[in-house]
Amino acid sequence: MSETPLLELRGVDKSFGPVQVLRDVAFSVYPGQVTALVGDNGAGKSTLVKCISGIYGTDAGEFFFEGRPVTVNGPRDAAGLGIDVVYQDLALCDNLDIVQNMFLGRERRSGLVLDEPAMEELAAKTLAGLSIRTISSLRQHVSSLSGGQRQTVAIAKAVLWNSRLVILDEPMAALGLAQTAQVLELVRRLADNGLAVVLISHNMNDVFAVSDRIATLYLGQMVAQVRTTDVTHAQVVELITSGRSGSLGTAGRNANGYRGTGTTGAEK
Ligand SMILES: Nc1ncnc2c1ncn2[C@@H]1O[C@H](COP(=O)(O)OP(=O)(O)OP(=O)(O)O)[C@@H](O)[C@H]1O
Repeated sequence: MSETPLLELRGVDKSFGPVQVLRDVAFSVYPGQVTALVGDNGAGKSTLVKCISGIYGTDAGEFFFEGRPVTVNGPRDAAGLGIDVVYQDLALCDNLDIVQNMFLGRERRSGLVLDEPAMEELAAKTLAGLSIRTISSLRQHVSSLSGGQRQTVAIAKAVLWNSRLVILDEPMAALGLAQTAQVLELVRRLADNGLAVVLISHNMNDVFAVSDRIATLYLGQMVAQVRTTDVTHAQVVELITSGRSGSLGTAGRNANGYRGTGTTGAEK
């Protein structure tokens, strides 16, 4: 496992008018690892993701990409770094097929016409590279896909465009058991292929099934960043609901920068 974060945030503050939503937040994500971002409703997860993806500017804080300071002043900067967010509502076009969706806005051309064979081949390669076997025809309209298949297409699209950090906002919400298992497997494979993955989820079973690290936001503060193997369900639930866990070892707590000092948690 890599020890240098792909992306590291330090001291991030974000307010909306008088309401401070993020306070001195430190957050690190690593290539080849799934980092679960957890927290109660309103803890600040979506706001943090929007700061990372350049949708919101931050009031304070530093960003480092592969250890180098970077500025993210808008979605274009984030995309340039290879940061991609797959939102719950997916932004897929129902009336287009899978290939058209995967290449939307970035179509390949051969002269004046679209290079359909090349796009189809690349889309097929991407799906095969992720061992995706749940999609039978790449020319299927997205409207005919199940929820899990739609997630799969949205995630494969991020991979096709060489994303290095993929942030998944509740990808398993509204999925049945079998589809959840498939999407979880895909999330794991993304990391195994070397990508840094951030997974927002309220489901502790999913978090523990797939993540390498867990980062917990509580009322806008990053209260812990720990290795998944170092904590129990109960401890994470306690962190989510009260911002602390009495039973979490002092080493973990100190290392996890309760004050958001930029230390990145129990990273040994
Ligand atoms: N544009 C905005 N203007 C004002 N307040 C906002 C805005 N966006 C979010 N907030 C507030 O910031 C806090 C954090 O919201 P955020 O959506 O980031 O939480 P979350 O952890 O993603 O929650 P959930 O799990 O419910 O999606 C909430 O109190 C919310 O009301």
